[in-house]
Amino acid sequence: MCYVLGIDLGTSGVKVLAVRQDGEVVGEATREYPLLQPHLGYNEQDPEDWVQQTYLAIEEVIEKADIDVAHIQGISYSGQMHGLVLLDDQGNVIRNAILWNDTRTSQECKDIEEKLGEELYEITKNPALEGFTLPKLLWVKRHEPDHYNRATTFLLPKDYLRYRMTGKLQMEYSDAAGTLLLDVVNKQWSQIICEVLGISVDLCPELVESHHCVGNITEEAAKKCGLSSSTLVFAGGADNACGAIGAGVLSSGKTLCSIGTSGVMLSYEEHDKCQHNEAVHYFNHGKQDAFYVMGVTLAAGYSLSWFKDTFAADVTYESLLAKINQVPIGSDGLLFTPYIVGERTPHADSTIRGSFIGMDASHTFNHFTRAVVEGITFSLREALDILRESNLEINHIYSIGGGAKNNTWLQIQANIFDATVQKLENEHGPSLGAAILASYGLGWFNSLEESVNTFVVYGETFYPQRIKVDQYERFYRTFKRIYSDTKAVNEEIKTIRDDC
Ligand SMILES: Nc1ncnc2c1ncn2[C@@H]1O[C@H](COP(=O)(O)OP(=O)(O)O)[C@@H](O)[C@H]1O
Ligand SMILES: O=C(CO)[C@@H](O)[C@H](O)COP(=O)(O)O
Repeated sequence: MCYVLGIDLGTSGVKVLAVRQDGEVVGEATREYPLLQPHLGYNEQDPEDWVQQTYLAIEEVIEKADIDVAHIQGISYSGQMHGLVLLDDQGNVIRNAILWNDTRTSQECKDIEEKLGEELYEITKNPALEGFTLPKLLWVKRHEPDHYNRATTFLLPKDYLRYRMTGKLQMEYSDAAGTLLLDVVNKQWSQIICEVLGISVDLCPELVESHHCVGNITEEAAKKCGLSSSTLVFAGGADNACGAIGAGVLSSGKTLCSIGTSGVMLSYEEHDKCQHNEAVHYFNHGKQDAFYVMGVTLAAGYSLSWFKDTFAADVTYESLLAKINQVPIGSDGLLFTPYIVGERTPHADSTIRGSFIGMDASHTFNHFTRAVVEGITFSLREALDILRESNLEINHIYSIGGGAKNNTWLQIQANIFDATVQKLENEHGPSLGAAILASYGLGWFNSLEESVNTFVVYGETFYPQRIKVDQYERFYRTFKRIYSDTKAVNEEIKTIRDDC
């Protein structure tokens, strides 16, 4: 039997999945790496950590699954989007990667909007947001000119990992779409954006399709991770594109909810008409010439991991969430907004911060835990509402990511989204999408859809419960007011914090 590996370079860690040609998952391994937060609003990672932890995870999978490496025919990648990796002319990393959840670039976003006006949206189909790559590039140009002047190429996180394993400098469309430098519909780097903002187009790497074979693993990388240099390498996709592939979201109307570090509500789009609300993103899919619309909650799983690490570091997620069923819907009036690192959808705002509102002397630790879970889900419902407003009838949602591991939370999703929520038999997230891309690229299947039919097994479905849906609807209406009601207060707090 032959195998493929799917590698997901997430924010909290890397996951490597080994899948047999008949779709059986034969092994998986995860390795974590730190998030570096040197200043308020800064989020960075050391690309060397990604590479070393991936090598260790690959070794572990090979050992655990007891696979003959000669039978691993292909590998592919999925990765956290938007992160800026700058390389010099020797291919060395110039500075730590600046990640998708870093919000230092508000000024650069204003500059981009001012200089490009409506043209920005016409070309990229997206507004300038702090998380995207172009503002990061401009921030380095302004604040670290020595670093900028040494740069000859920029890459995104998983493209850097692939470069280290193949020696090839490339980027694929689904991730390039999140740079704000891509002409999304025409699938080419935008000369106009580069010219207007004074960026050399030579910094932008060659573009390829997600299922494109970029070559083999180098002898050096093969030695380090234990793979064979005859294994073929396929480009891969952005984590959300791969999450969608791994859940079979490959046709119109299919919708995905992913709760990883960030949270995403995403719907497939066949065409390139792009008539959506500007509050959601519009990106190229990992399926050739397809697209998706997506809203993002910046701190979804991250709100829960922050809460756990801060107040209950020694319990597991399972035991933390086991008790939320003891608390009624709406956490007895305790509401949480997950804006702990700012927000993207529907409020693109790097200054807003989270809140617990409605605290009462009767509330216990379990009320706070449930409020966090409900607040994250309410925030994703706001993105869902925008997708529904653009005439998408959404009544079935595939749920993936760390947040889909818990059945109580999946039922809460069904009630807050007022839709059936489908989990996958085994929650592998975007790494399964990456494995599917490799299997299709290798020619094992004639289409991504054929590969999905063999690789993806759906699990339990959670149905909306009418009375609870109605109760949640009332809390949700109040939740939606908290952003505007706390905006000015948070601006004041930021000013005071900056002055202190
Ligand atoms: N057993 C669990 N039940 C519910 N949520 C979980 C569980 N395990 C992890 N999570 C949540 O999932 C998040 C991590 O999801 P993951 O998809 O692995 O993230 P990423 O791809 O961003 O690294 C954590 O921040 C946590 O909030
Ligand atoms: O910024 C976005 C999408 O625009 C995030 O979704 C990142 O792609 C990070 O993903 P996770 O680590 O949360 O999976």
